[in-house]
Amino acid sequence: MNTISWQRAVIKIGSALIAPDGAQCSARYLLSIARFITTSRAQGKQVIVVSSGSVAAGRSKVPITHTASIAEKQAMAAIGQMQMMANWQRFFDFPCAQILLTAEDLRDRTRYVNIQNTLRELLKHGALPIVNENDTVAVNELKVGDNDNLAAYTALVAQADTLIICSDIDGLYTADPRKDPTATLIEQIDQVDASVYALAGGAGSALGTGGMRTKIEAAEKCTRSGIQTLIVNGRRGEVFDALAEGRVDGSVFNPSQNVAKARTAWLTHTLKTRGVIAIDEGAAQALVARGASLLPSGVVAVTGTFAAGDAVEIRCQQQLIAKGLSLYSSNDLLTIKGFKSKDIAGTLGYSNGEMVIHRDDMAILAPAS
Ligand SMILES: Nc1ncnc2c1ncn2[C@@H]1O[C@H](COP(=O)(O)OP(=O)(O)O)[C@@H](O)[C@H]1O
Ligand SMILES: N[C@@H](CCC(=O)OP(=O)(O)O)C(=O)O
Repeated sequence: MNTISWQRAVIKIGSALIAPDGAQCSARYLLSIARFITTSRAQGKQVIVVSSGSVAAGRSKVPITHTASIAEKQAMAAIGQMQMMANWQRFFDFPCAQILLTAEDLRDRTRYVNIQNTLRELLKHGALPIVNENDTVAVNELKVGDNDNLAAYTALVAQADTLIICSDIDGLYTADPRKDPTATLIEQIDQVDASVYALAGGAGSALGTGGMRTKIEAAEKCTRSGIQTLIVNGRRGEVFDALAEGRVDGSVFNPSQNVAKARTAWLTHTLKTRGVIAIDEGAAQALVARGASLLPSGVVAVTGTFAAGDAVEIRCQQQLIAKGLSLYSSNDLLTIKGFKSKDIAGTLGYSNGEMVIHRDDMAILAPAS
């Protein structure tokens, strides 16, 4: 069995575990998962859930005999989402927090920043974020489309180090075991390439969306960014007892590099910067020597036009100090530069946080002196 360690995980739970009979929410499989979540939090780890099941849970409340139309599915989702959230909440004495997203929300920089800030705040306050696609507003073109990929995007926004996909099967097999009884479990995957995709078949039940293919897509997105990805069988309670001790009874997709390195490489090499934030010597010192976030009090000038969430250079007397993602637009930064953090909300009428650039969203490029 493979072993892992982790600090912040996104746990994705498929419809077949939430509403196993395709009728309503059930505690049958969630008890072990909920216990694992509670144990992990007690160990000081952070957990975000991506939960499917709104359509499956609402299905019986929109009784039809024909194939459901989009509007009928959306009605099922609207009813089922409430039941699914209530079902989760009864396992915990800390608050569950509902986050409904569409692909559009993840593409839009400002909304992306807001999602990230909300997740940070929820984790800070000990709540359990529970994410699902906003099925009632999203038509196909605006959808991520399946919760495996949604969970991968959530892991990226949340800067998780681990994605755990809980399915109705033990992991990735050499072929769909429902069709090929000779298929064997693959415990470790070091690289997601065409040969791995070739193993994947479609969904195993009428409840699932995407089957193994979307799980491999999720693993590819995550491992590229340093996030290890697991596929485990959410129907087997002992899987979670093992996981609580760091042992994986399932498949592990190993990351190509660690999270911090992948993020630094992405910030440094991939992102196109839209402007420059000039900072004073004190702020430069705080960033480079103390690993601090950039506060508005250290900002002396702003050039270029950028939106909240865009990448910018951070310079001190022309020297390039760092690259990072600004939490404020260039316009708003021009207003709050030099201000104390506590005055941001009063001045702008809103706040994206007390810092201009969060430490986690910054790659330092100047050598420490
Ligand atoms: N190579 C494979 N290894 C394991 N399962 C596979 C493979 N190819 C296809 N599958 C199917 O994928 C199913 C899991 O995906 P899905 O039905 O979408 O469930 P979920 O609701 O967990 O997302 C399995 O039950 C299995 O039938
Ligand atoms: N957003 C949908 C789930 C879509 C989905 O990907 O389902 P699944 O394959 O069971 O994880 C719902 O809540 O019904």
